[in-house]
Formats: sequence, C-alpha cells, structure tokens
Amino acid sequence: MVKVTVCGAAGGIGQPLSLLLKLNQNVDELALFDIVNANGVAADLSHICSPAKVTGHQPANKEDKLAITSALTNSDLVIIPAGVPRKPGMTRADLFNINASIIRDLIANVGKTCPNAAILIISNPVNATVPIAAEVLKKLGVFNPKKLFGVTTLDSVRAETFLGELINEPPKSLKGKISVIGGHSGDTIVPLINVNSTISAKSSKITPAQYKEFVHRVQFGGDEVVKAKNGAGSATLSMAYAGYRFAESVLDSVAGGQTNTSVVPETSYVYLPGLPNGEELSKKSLNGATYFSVPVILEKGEIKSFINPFDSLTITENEKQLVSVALNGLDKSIAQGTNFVKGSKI
Ligand SMILES: NC(=O)C1=CN([C@@H]2O[C@H](COP(=O)(O)OP(=O)(O)OC[C@H]3O[C@@H](n4cnc5c(N)ncnc54)[C@H](O)[C@@H]3O)[C@@H](O)[C@H]2O)C=CC1
Ligand SMILES: O=C([O-])CC(=O)C(=O)O
Repeated sequence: MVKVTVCGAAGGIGQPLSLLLKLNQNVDELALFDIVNANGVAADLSHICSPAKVTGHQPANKEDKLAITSALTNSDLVIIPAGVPRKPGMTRADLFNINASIIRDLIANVGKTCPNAAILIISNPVNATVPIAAEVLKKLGVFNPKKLFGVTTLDSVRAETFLGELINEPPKSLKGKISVIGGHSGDTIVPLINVNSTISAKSSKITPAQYKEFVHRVQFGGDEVVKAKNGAGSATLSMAYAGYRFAESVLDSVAGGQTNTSVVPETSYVYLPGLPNGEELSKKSLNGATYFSVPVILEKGEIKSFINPFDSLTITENEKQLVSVALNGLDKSIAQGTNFVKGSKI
C-alpha cells in the first residue's frame, strides 16, 4: 500500500503533477492537499480509471488542522509544490518571505504526522527551503537526511534538452551523461558534461561561445519561462514532468526494494553530512557546504549512496570554477534557511 501526498496540489505545478501521479501504477492512494480547490481537483482526477484512490483535503478555515492531518496520515511520499511563484523582475530569493513559513509549517505537520515519509521539496527558493525543512525535522527529532530531497530535476531536464539541441542528439540518450549539480538558482546551478561518455566527441565540437551560452541557458532557464509567461507565473508543466520524473524514481525504488543498478540516478539537493561519505565530499571538495545537489542512488525510498562528481576524472577545470562560484551563493541561502527556523517555534 503506497500513499503519496501532494501539498499545493491545486496549483500550476500541483495539478499536472497530480495527474501524472494518478497514472502511476505503484500508487495506491493519492492525497491532494491545498488551501483552495483541493476537493475539486481530487474529484476531477478521481474519474480517471487508474488504480490510485484520490482524496481531497482542504481546510475549512485557518484553524482547521484535520485536512492536513488526514492528507499526511500514513503517507510514504510527500511532494511539496506549495507557495508562490516568481513574477518578472523577481529572483527566487524574493520568494523567501512568503514561502519560508509555508514550508516550515507544512514540514512541521509532516514531521508530526508521517515522520518516515520521503519528502520532495519543489517550492522555491529550493536552496533555502530544503535547509528549512531539515531544521524543522531536526527540532522535532525526526530528521532522516536520506529521505529529504530538494527537487532539482528540472535543471537536468533542461540540460538534456538544450545540449541535445546543440549536438543534435535525442535528449533521452543524454540522461546520465550530463549531470547538473550544485543548487537550484542562477549560478548555483552547475551542468557537468561527462567527457568520457559517448557524447564527448560531439560535445567537444561545441565552440567555447556555444558552451558558455549552454551553461547560461541551464542556469537561467527559469527566467526564460517567467519572462514568456509575463506575470502569469513560472514553469509549471515542465516542472510537473521533472517533479514526476524524480517522484517516479523514488516510487520505483520503493516498489523494487533493492537498488536497480541499471537505473540512471537522478540528481537531488541533499544534506551531505547525513549521507554515507557526504561529510568527506563536503569538506574535501565543497568548502564545507552542507547542502549540494548530487546524483543519488535510491533504495527502498531513501538514499543509499551518491555519485561523487569529484571522484570521477571527468570534471573539468572550467566546471570546478563554476562549482566555486556556486558555493558562494549556496552559503548565503543555506544560512538564511537555517537561521529562519532557529528563531521559529515549531
Ligand atoms: N524546484 C523547481 O525546479 C521549481 C520550483 N517552482 C516553485 O514551485 C512553487 C509553486 O509554483 P506554482 O505551482 O507555479 O504556483 P501556484 O501559485 O500556481 O500554486 C501554488 C499552490 O500552493 C498552494 N498553497 C499556498 N499556500 C499553501 C499552504 N500553506 N498549504 C498548501 N498549499 C498552499 C496555493 O493555493 C496554490 O494552489 C513556487 O514556489 C515556484 O517557485 C517552480 C518551478 C520549478
Ligand atoms: O524560475 C522559477 O522561478 C521557477 C523555477 O525554479 C524554474 O523554472 O527553474
């Protein structure tokens, strides 16, 4: 019996993401929580003839705690795209003031109601909302770093698409041959092209100007969508696809039990000191950064190990430079998220 809960299920990401989850044959119950329209979205999806039973959970008023509790009870996987998106001219960091408390309060409920669930954080700024979630769970004494995931899959999806266009390869064949590490905002996003892979011959033919443009597009792909939507929000459909791709890998690892070594690991923004060999990576190669996105190998819904990008000989000097720039930006966001919870009552 696998239960998945989506918090923010009636939003631009929440709705298409819930649709994709409804189609997943491994999901037995899909609980949709939102402060508006959760029941409507649940009624709509419940007519689809796939196995998952869909339930809607919408608080009657601000004091109503029953809706969130019923949505989370016995949940195995909680996915959170709740909160406000960007408008043109805003950075992801500008969302902190509103989204920080939304994440803090939702995670407090997760920690109290389903502390063993895997948690996927989509809400921005991911670089800070994941540290917020970790600190809340630590305060509650239920933090499991192997089960807290910042969703950065959209950066990988974009990198595969944009590199595929550039070297004329089907993006699908690039999965796993290009990894995007670091964080999820501007120059904290670092695409790595695996020069030992079969794409190397083609990607080495990219001119320096094309490479620069490719890196910039991966780092600022979110801005492209915000600009094009012109005030109507940020990426929703590509994010629903990316969020689903990550959720599916977690669900597959729950259903499959053992690690499937043929699966290409997805990348996620995680708390390194809580993972096997994570502290070593942090100290040796990341100036002590505690949160960083790395490809994660999953087993039974949690992180079994990760791929250390610096262990492979493929990381170039130029990519190392990008990492050092990323670390500066990450530091500030991590401190902001951590300090926010220190002053909060959970
Ligand atoms: N990690 C990533 O790669 C990406 C993250 N995002 C982020 O995802 C978030 C959501 O984006 P959209 O779906 O476009 O926004 P949206 O405004 O369309 O939907 C957000 C939903 O959250 C709900 N909500 C607000 N407060 C809530 C609470 N306390 N509990 C439950 N639900 C609550 C709203 O009612 C709304 O339905 C934003 O912060 C956005 O920046 C967006 C794209 C990519
Ligand atoms: O750009 C935004 O605000 C939304 C986002 O995180 C993305 O599209 O990568």
